[in-house]
Amino acid sequence: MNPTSYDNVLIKWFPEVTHFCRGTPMVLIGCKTDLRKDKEQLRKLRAAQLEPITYTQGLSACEQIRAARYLECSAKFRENVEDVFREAAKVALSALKKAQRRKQRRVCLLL
Ligand SMILES: Nc1nc2c(ncn2[C@@H]2O[C@H](COP(=O)(O)OP(=O)(O)OP(=O)(O)O)[C@@H](O)[C@H]2O)c(=O)[nH]1
Repeated sequence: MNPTSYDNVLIKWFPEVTHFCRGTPMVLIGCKTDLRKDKEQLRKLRAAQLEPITYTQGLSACEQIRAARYLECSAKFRENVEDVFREAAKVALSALKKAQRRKQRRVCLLL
């Protein structure tokens, strides 16, 4: 929910992940959703003329980096954490199956 962490997705993490993990599907997670309602956090952000990152902004970053999913969670309140892992596993398994199918097709072509 933090604007600096959000900016880092595009500036820092996306280039790093695409460089070192080329072709690996990505899942973007908006963490600490509880902070959207945290008075102290809101006060600090507003003092810097900032606001917590919205779901729409998260989705927009997801589209920009072509991530497979955008999900949000709060580890502090255990909200959606299981969904995050479940969806990440689904995305990984689906990519694996796709790669295996491609490999099988290649074998057939060589024959
Ligand atoms: N309020 C809140 N705090 C959390 C949550 N999950 C982790 N934290 C706290 O966040 C801190 C860890 O932050 P970091 O992982 O270092 O960094 P970050 O906030 O993810 O920031 P970036 O590295 O810029 O992405 C610890 O103090 C955790 O206790 C959460 O769901 N809600």
